[in-house]
Amino acid sequence: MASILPASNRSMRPDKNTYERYTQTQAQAQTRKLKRKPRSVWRWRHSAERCLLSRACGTRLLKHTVAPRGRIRKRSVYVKNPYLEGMDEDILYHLDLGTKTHNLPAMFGDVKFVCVGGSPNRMKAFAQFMHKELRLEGDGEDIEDICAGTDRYCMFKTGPVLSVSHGMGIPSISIMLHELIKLLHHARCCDVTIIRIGTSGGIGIAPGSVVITDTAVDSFFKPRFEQVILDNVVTRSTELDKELANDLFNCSREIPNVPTLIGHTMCTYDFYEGQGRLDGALCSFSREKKLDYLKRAYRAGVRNIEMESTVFAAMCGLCGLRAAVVCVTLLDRLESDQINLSHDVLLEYQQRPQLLISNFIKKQLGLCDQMS
Ligand SMILES: O=P(O)(O)O[C@@H]1C[C@H](O)[C@@H](CO)O1
Ligand SMILES: O=c1cc[nH]c(=O)[nH]1
Repeated sequence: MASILPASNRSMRPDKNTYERYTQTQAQAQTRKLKRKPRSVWRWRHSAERCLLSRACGTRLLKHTVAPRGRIRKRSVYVKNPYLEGMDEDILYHLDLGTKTHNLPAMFGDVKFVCVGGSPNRMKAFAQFMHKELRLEGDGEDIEDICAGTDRYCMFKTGPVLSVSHGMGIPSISIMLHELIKLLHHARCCDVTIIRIGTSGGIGIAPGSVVITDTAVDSFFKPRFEQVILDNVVTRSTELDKELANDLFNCSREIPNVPTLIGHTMCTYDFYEGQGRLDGALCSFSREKKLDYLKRAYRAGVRNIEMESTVFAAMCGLCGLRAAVVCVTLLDRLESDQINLSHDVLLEYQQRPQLLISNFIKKQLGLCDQMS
C-alpha cells in the first residue's frame, strides 16, 4: 500500500505531532493546488501508442499514465489518512464489506471503471447493460448486489466495471465515496476511472441534453467544495479531468440524436430552495429573483444543476482517481420547476449518459471495432 507517511514512521501509529504535521502539509498542498493552474503531471499518449503500450503490458486497457522516457507508471488509488495503516481491520460499514471478512484484492483488483449514480435501480440497470455490451458470459439478468447485506447502497460488478449507487446529496455520496475509495485502495486497484452518471436540471438548454462537466461549482458559481472538518472549513478544488471530459465529448459525437455539451455543473445542498425552485414546501423569493439567479448562473458558464458533483470532484481528485460527471437534464429550469416527463421519456433520458459511458468504456477496452 502506498504510504503518505515517511518510511521511518510507517510501523507506528501516528501520534498527535505526526498527525498535525500531516494535516498541515495537506492543507499547504491544497492551498498550493488551488492557486496553481491545473496541469497533468504525466501525459496520456495518443490512442494508437497507448494500444501498443497496453498490449506490451498484457492488458487490454488503452490508457496508462506514461512517465518521461516511456516508462509506464500505474496510477494508484490513494487514501490520505495516516491512521488507516495502523488499523488491524477496516470495516466498510455502509457497503457491508471489510478487509478481514472479504478478499478485496480478489473481488475487486481488476476494476478499471467505476460508475456511480443516485438510484439503485439505475445502477443495476447500468451493470446489466454493461454486461451485455461487453458480451460477458450469461445475460447478466441475475447479477448480484455485492452490498445486499445493507440497504444503504447497492453495488454490482461486471468484468472491470463497478456500478454503485450513492443516494441523494453531498452527505450521502460522500460517505459512499470514503468507503469506495478505501475499497479500491485495499483491493490495490490502479488506473481507475470513475464517472458519475446522473440526472440534473438544465439551464437554457433543451431537456434531454447531456452535460459533461468541466468544472463543478458551488451555489456561488465558485469551483470549490467546502468541507467542515471539526470546527474548520476546509476548501477543496473541484477541478475535473479535462482530457477525460474531452474524450467523452468526442465519444458523444458518435451517438446520434443526443445533444451533448461540456459546461459547468452547479452542485447544491437541496433540490428545492437550494436550486431556486418555486414549488417546495418553503419559498421566500420571487419568480424574478429566481430567474435572475439562474440567468447569472448561465452567464457564469453553468449549464446544469445537481447535488453531488463538487464533493465527488474534490474527493476523487485528492485520491488519484480520473473523474468525470455526465448528467442528462430533465427540464430547462428557465422554463419550469416541476419534472413532468412520462415514465418512458424519463427512462430513455436516464439511459443517455449510460449509452455514452458504455461506448467510452468499450473504446477504452479496445472492443468497439469488434462489436459494432
Ligand atoms: O444521480 P441522481 O439522478 O440521483 O442525481 C440527481 C441529484 C440528486 O441526487 C437527485 C435529485 O432528484 O438527482
Ligand atoms: O432539477 C433537477 C433535476 C434532477 N436533479 C436535480 O438535482 N435537479
